[in-house]
Amino acid sequence: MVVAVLALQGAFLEHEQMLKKLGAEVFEIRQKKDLERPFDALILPGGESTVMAKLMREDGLYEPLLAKIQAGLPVYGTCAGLILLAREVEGGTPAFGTMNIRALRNAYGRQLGSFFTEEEFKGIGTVPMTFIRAPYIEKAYEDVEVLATVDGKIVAARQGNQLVTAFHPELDADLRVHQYFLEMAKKESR
Ligand SMILES: NC(=O)CC[C@H](N)C(=O)O
Repeated sequence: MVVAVLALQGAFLEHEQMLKKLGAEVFEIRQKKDLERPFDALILPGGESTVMAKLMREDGLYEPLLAKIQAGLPVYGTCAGLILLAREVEGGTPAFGTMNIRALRNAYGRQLGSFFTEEEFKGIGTVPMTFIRAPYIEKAYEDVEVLATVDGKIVAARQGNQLVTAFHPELDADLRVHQYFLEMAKKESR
């Protein structure tokens, strides 16, 4: 399994380390020519969604990545990555817009910008959840399966081959969410 990690900005290294621990082959997408290498799955990391969207457009990555996601490439977006995939973004502009969710940016306000909790993740069990100026999913529309909620807010969801979490499993030691993604990608890849 070859996993590409968008490495323009943000917490991409931590994802790479997790994926390698799980035995995946990993490489970084920084410029257009990196897309020449074939890959089975894509990670959109946490960071600043507005900056990532701008850099993707400037570097000619936006269109080809959108086409791949639309064609069914398994993709996992954490935090800013969730915002990049959302069809509607409150407090921001949709980027790929491929997932039928409404994301609320910086949803927890300034006071509670960052926090840690543990909650149930469907099919996995209780997982650690680190939130950093995180969004949550205000609305899940058609074909979206809710995988986790914290205090009634949706923080993880899946639609076909697209997985999103508002929290950062790459910042905790627990590998199970990444494992979940790799298994999902395995099933989706032909
Ligand atoms: N840790 C994160 O990825 C924060 C997301 C950031 N607040 C955004 O709007 O893009």
